[in-house]
Amino acid sequence: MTGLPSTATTTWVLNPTRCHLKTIQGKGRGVFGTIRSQFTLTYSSSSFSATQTIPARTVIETSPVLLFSKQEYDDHGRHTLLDHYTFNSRDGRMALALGLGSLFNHAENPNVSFSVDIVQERIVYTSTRAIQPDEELCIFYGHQLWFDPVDEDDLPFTWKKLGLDKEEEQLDDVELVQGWVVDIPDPTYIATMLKWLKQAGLDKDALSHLKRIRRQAASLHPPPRYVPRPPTSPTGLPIPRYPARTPTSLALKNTYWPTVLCPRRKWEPEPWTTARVRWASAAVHRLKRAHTDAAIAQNGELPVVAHVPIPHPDPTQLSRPFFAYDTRTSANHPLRHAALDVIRQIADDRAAQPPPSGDEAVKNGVQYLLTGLSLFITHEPCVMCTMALLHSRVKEVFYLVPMPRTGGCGGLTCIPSLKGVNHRFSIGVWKEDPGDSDWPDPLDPTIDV
Ligand SMILES: C[S@@+](CC[C@H](N)C(=O)[O-])C[C@H]1O[C@@H](n2cnc3c(N)ncnc32)[C@H](O)[C@@H]1O
Repeated sequence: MTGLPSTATTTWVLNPTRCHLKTIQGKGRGVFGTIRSQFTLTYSSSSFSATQTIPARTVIETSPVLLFSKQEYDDHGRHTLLDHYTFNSRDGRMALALGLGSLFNHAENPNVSFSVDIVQERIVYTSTRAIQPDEELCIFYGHQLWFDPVDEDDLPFTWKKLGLDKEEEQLDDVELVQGWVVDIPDPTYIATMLKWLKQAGLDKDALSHLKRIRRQAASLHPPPRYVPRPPTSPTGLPIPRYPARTPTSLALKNTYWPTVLCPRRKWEPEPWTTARVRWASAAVHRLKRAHTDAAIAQNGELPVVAHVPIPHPDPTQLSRPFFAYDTRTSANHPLRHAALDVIRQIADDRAAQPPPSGDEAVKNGVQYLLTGLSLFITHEPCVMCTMALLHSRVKEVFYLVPMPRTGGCGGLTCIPSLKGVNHRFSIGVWKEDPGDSDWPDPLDPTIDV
């Protein structure tokens, strides 16, 4: 295997206006309007110019299109993901935009208009007003949307940024781990080698962002006659720890080992629909009611309540909703925190169900306690509970009252954003309505909740 090339230059320009792509919570990828001057990336440095405003009536993008006949589209395309990406043309054909054209999201008040030019087989996108740097560029899809958009600003909670947004766009930022590689001089050994890796359990998820094979440049002087040679012994090699989030980062990572481009992180929140917002709001309503009951009963307990509702949109993952209260006083046990109590209840319930069967179940992690579930809790869980939630593979945690001095979900620290943790979950902080009389009281800030 070869080492790093000493010099190399790659230029990445998405389109002449130098728009770029970003992942937006709730929408997937979207196009953003930063105009950058063309930047040159070398393995040792990269340079960017200041961002600029895009003036009104600027042609932002011209995307070539693939045209599908109506018949072709009705019979095939309509039944696939393409249905979310195609434009109607006046003659009844469907146009699939290549380039950035398929990635503009929808807005009621768009800052970009488009026109489908069937003769030239292209779509031209033009700014309708001046667009500020880093503003999202959106078009209007029409009045009959097939999705149910909820703007991030309209969500009843705020996502905590996990602080993992470093895009590794400089060589020094690329995180590496030690991998093992073998040279396979004779390609007929490749299939056997891959099979063996699987059988030996070495084809791990942690490596799923890396291609298994890196081809060597062909030798200028092939051996005069074919001599089959077995693979060499493994040697250590630094390889990227994470997938590439941007094309720039991909170019850098590929110099270590062929890596995949994966703009969306697995643990990032999925798009939210109004139905899901209703489901979460109902869970918070139940949580607040349970908290009011707990506060009235008191009995010397901390009025902290945790609630795991039947999940949305897949209700089959849990037999019933769960509630747990802080019981450290009555149980005379310092670890009886509400979050730990609810984890234990669900563990008991899941243990009583028939065990998952087959490799698939194990692979998907269904044996973990809170896999696929969402926790709603009145106060931000402490570091210990957050760690337990992480080990339980919880999907997301929403809390009402932050605990800045003891919380593990962004207060004192943010456990799911630490390097090296083997699971991450999303964290939402519920927005307080000033007139809300059911809102839980703050607690002594030094208490571990
Ligand atoms: C043409 S694609 C746009 C690019 C897409 N975001 C992606 O990552 O591939 C259309 C899809 O984007 C999402 N989308 C577009 N506009 C949205 C909005 N305002 N709110 C939520 N989702 C949106 C919907 O899932 C829709 O099916």
